[in-house]
Amino acid sequence: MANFSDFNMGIYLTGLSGQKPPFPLTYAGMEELAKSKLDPELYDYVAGGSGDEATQRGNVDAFAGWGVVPRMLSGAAERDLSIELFGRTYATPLMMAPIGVLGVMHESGHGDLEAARAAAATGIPMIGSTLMQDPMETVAAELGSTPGFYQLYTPNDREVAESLVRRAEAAGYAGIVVTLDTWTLGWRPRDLQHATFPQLRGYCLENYFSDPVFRSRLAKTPEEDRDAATFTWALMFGNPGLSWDDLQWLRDLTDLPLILKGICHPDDVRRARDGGVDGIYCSTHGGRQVASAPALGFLPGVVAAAEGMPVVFDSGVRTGVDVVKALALGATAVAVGRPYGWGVAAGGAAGAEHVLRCILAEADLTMGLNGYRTIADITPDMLVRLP
Ligand SMILES: Cc1cc2nc3c(=O)[nH]c(=O)nc-3n(C[C@H](O)[C@H](O)[C@H](O)COP(=O)(O)O)c2cc1C
Ligand SMILES: O=C(O)C(=O)c1ccccc1
Repeated sequence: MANFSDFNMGIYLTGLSGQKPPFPLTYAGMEELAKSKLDPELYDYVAGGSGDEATQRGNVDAFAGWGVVPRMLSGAAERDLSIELFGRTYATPLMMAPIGVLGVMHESGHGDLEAARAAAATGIPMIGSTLMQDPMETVAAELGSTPGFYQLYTPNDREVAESLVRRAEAAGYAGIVVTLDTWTLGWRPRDLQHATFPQLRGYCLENYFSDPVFRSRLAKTPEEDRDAATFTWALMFGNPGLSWDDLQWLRDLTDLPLILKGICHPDDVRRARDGGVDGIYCSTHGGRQVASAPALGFLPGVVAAAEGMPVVFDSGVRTGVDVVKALALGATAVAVGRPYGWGVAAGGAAGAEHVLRCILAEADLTMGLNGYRTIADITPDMLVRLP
């Protein structure tokens, strides 16, 4: 089996004939390229976070608090990065976190399709947001043989929620990720300063506009009156009343694996487990919702309470080394958000694929050079706490 770090050898080899890599190699470089292509308000929407953005910075900085302890002569020249998740084998532990504005981040207006093509090309599963600029069925058709997940924002109209889940099942998604931390919008100074919010202008609402139950709630179709349809969406999106009492209803919605996103407290993990969910998704939403604390700090407690149930982690993952550290702290799979989002903005499917391959190559090399051959070898004692 080829190591994922063959990617960097490929760059040196094509460099012999004068060819440079098509995209920047660093997170900062990709963000800068994406910024040069995006409308400034959209750039700020993606780049920004809630409050003073301390949670967002903390998510990233937390990784610097850990170091990887190298082991020598351990036979890690060939690595196996594969994981088991919800009964399937994935070649790597990397995932693409849901981004509800991907559609308009690419110049084509079909950024969700671009991301899905990157998933198809890499085998890295994409968690498609409820907020898509193309209907989930069209996105699923671009995923190739890579399983996709559908992220549900639970509308306060239960029949619409049920319809979205039925469609995700019919479209072949491999699991439902219910995001709990965004029942209303966080305090986002950048967006407030611009007085813009993409979805309130009707962007990325195609999963609703194409939904028969949502459409049945409208006096005029979205094609006839987009503003009225957007207004109906705005009234339906938030679900402040959703509580643990609704978990049984959520569980009964589907036989697919059910994963709860935004869980950080061990007691919430236990409630979720008692309610029959299949996975926990530990995340601080990339620092876009509450002013909280670095997500990485919550991960060990979440993993302990999960008692072997899979834990997906995101928030602040920027490099392959970060992926390895999150795995060492107990994550089963690790997702990136903004990194591949910038890839979509900078270069569509090719840009996202580039970002994902860079992260994978670095994760693979980190494992190899530090002497860890498989994901099972990545345990907490491979890390050292730094002052
Ligand atoms: C622009 C943007 C839009 C997002 N939209 C969604 C969404 O629709 N649903 C969701 O569950 N999370 C959403 N998230 C949060 C991500 O899924 C993920 O938790 C976060 O981006 C991880 O942090 P990172 O960007 O530091 O990698 C969004 C994040 C960004 C940056
Ligand atoms: O911007 C986000 O992070 C997000 O998840 C969201 C939430 C509500 C509406 C649109 C996007």
